[in-house]
Amino acid sequence: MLDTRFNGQLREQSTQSGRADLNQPKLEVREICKSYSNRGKELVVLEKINFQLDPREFVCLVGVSGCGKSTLLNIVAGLTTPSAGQVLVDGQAVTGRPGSDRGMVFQGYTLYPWLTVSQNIAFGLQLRKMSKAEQRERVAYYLNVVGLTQFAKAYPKQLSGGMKQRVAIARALANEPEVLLMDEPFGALDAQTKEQMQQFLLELWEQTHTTVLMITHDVEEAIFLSQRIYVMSSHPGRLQLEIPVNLPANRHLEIKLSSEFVEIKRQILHALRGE
Ligand SMILES: Nc1ncnc2c1ncn2[C@@H]1O[C@H](COP(=O)(O)OP(=O)(O)OP(=O)(O)O)[C@@H](O)[C@H]1O
Repeated sequence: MLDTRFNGQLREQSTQSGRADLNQPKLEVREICKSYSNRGKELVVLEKINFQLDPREFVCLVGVSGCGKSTLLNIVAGLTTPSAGQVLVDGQAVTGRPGSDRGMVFQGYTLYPWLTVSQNIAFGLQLRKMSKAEQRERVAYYLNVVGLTQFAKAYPKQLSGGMKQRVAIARALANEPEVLLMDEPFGALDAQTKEQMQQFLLELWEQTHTTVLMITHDVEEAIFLSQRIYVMSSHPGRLQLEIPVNLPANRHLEIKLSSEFVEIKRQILHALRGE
C-alpha cells in the first residue's frame, strides 16, 4: 500500500521562484491556434485557445480522444510550435523546450533505465550545472517528498508503475518549475494505484502549491484534483466550458461519492456527450 502522506519538510524557497507575483497570472495561453497540413488539406487542431492559471492553481483540461489536449499541452511545454498565439509564464513569453519554468510529466514511464532513481531525479540539475552539493540536497529532499528515499539507488526496472511515476514527478519538481505540466500521468496505472496516486498528488500539491496544468480523459480524476476544469470540444479543438470545482480543499477519495461531485461529473459528461 502506498503511503500517501507527504513526507518532506517544505523547502524554504518552495517551488515558486522569486519571480512569483500573486496578482498576475502564472500561466497565460493567448489565442493559440494549431493546424497541420495533411496531403495538401489543412487540419485545424486548435482554434483560438485562451485561458489563464493563477499562481498555485490546479487546473485540468478534459476532452474526448483526438480533441487536441496533448497538442495544447505540448505547445505550452514548448515541444510543439503553435501556428499562432503566445504562451506566457509570469508575463514573459516562453520559447523553446521545457526548462526551469515548465516541468513536464508524461503518461509513459519516461525514466532513463540505465540511471538510478537518484540519478534520474538529478538529471535536469546536472544539465543546469548545479553544484554537486546542491544536487545532492535537492535530490534527497524530493526523494523524501515522494516517499522513495530507500529506493535512491534502485533502477527503474525494480520499481512498480506508481513508484516510477513518483520518480518522474520528483524529477520534474526537482527543477522547481513555475508550472508543472502533466499529460495523463496516471493513464498507464491500474485503477487502485491510480486512485492512490491521485490522493498522493493532491497532498503534494497542497504542500508545495505548485501551479499545475494537467490533461486527462478521466473525468473523476479531473474533478478530484482540480480547482477548475476546462472541457474541450473537438474538430477543431476549442475550450467549450469552464467549470469551477468548489469542493473542500482537503479532499479524500470518498468525496467522489458526494452529491456535489456527482453533479459536476454530470455537467462534464453532458458537455462531452454533446460533442
Ligand atoms: N504531427 C501531427 N501531424 C498531423 N496531425 C497531427 C499531428 N499531431 C497530432 N495530430 C492530430 O491532431 C489531433 C489532436 O491530437 P492530440 O494527440 O492532441 O489529441 P488528444 O486529445 O491528446 O488525444 P488522446 O486523448 O487520444 O491522446 C488528432 O486528430 C491528431 O491526428
